[in-house]
Amino acid sequence: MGGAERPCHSAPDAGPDRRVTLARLSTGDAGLQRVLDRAGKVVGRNIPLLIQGESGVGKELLAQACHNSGPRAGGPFVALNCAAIPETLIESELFGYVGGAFTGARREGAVGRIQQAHGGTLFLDEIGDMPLSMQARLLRVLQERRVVPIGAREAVPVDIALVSATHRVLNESVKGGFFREDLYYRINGLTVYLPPLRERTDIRGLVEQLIDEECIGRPRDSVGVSEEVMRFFERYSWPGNIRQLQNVLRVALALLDDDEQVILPQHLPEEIFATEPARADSPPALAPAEAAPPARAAVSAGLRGRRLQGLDESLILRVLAEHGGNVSAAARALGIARNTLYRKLGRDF
Ligand SMILES: Nc1ncnc2c1ncn2[C@@H]1O[C@H](COP(=O)(O)OP(=O)(O)OP(=O)(O)O)[C@@H](O)[C@H]1O
Repeated sequence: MGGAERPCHSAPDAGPDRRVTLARLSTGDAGLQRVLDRAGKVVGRNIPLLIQGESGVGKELLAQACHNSGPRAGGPFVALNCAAIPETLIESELFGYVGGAFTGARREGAVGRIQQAHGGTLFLDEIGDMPLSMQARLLRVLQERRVVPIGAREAVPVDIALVSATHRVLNESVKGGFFREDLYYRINGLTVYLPPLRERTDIRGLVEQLIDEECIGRPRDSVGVSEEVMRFFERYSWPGNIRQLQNVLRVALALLDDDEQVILPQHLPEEIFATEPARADSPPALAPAEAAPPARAAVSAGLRGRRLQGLDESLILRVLAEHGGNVSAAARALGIARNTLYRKLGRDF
């Protein structure tokens, strides 16, 4: 933001500990609330959590919130993005190594992420991208609760809670031979699906929260967004989800003049105005969980018979997750043939 005196939206003072918790993630969307409630019930119970959802919906933040909301909050939260590190490094990153274990290894060795997470939570992001050879070793660690660093003779006991995330339909990866079935069952004690931003009904609360966060440490007064901007936000499809909204708000706040306190359309990037009228045609947001199981609610809201191209990836992923990855059940809920869904999965996922 511009000057140090830039006023910011008044935030509920969370005190010095601004760590994200399940309660703090709640901004009024029924679908999200259902996810938070379900996740909250398994925290601290040694049940592995698998988080599905598009990129930027807040999967890592949810993993952190689970950690901070449970009995391990005082322990470490260690994240590893399985898609971001080269296959050759995953092994040493995860398991660590003893000094001189391989050419180029550090003399003093290195503690792997699994051991670093001892007493806390290990978050494996994009677990669907983990190489098969690593999957076998990870499975052994999860079964035996012990890790053997590369080059070590002794196994080291580890006590970790496991949270994983992926944008892939993992049981399809299992069928395709890319993901081990036994590991799949190990990691998905409970699967939750984080809705994409375009399906959320709480964008106002989220905008407020994001502005508050951007303004931490700055003098606060009242920065908000105009009604017009809010309408654009509500219509836009947000392909980059919350990460994109966060960036848009960050830039808009930076563009405000010192005496401006309202984000206006002129502070937004062009793409926000390119609202496809398609939004009204796109699959409807799922009904609140308490009304009916979301998949069925979606079908009754008019999905049955819709052309497959009209079904977006997020809805398919959600319905699949809600049916435990069972393609037949998901196809029934979506009102399409099982083979059609298989074809769609094969082509797009
Ligand atoms: N409820 C929220 N309130 C404030 N910020 C949020 C919220 N949810 C997500 N964010 C922010 O949005 C960004 C994306 O979140 P996060 O990294 O958790 O998403 P992700 O689904 O794990 O993304 P990817 O799949 O690309 O790894 C982060 O900067 C995060 O801080």
